[in-house]
Amino acid sequence: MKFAVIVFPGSNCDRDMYHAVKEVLKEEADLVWYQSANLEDYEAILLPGGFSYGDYLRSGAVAATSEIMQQIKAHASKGKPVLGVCNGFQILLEAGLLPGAMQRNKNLAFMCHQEPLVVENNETLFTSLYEQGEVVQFPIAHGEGNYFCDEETLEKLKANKQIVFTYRNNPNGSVADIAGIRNEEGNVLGMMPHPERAVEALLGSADGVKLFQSVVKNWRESYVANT
Ligand SMILES: NC(=O)CC[C@H](N)C(=O)O
Repeated sequence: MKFAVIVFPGSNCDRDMYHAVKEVLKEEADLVWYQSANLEDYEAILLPGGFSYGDYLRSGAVAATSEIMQQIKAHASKGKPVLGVCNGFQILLEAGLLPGAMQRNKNLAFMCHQEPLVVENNETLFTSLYEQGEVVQFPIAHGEGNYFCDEETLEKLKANKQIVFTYRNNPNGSVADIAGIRNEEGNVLGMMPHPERAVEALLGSADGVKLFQSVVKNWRESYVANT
């Protein structure tokens, strides 16, 4: 399976994402500079964390206007997997690929620590190897992780089971403790916690491996089914 890790000016978790896929999962991965990309040959697109364009205006707001987003939207419209982590999630929100928006953390401080999360939906291509309700430990590292959406959107997210991860001890004020959501079609996931930084016990948690393995499992099953 071939993953594209998109690199924007200011991305800083691209190498963690690359390491998780290439060195831990032993799958194909490329670091793809945002200006020089043809994404057609990739099965999955990963938008890493960081401070794209220095978080000017709002985190992810400028990167969301990049030309490459047209290719990412086309990739998503074909039902292919797109994972946005932290700044990547903010870019997906700003680009309209996921509903809602990010506000400053309620304590107005940058937070960087391990956080317990609850797997709210294990029926997605990103979470099929987790148990429903499983508690996992992923690190968070953000200043604008306070997810917001209006009441109508929240009801839709709940009804469609689009809430994939919640915080067990909400650190930033996110509505309904939301830590990660998927799109209605189920192939785009955005989350603030960093699964790519939880792929080796030495780093404090290996709970993130199953997320990437779930993506590969889904691809293998659908690829084999379609050949
Ligand atoms: N680790 C990250 O991706 C940080 C995202 C963004 N720069 C924020 O501080 O909220």
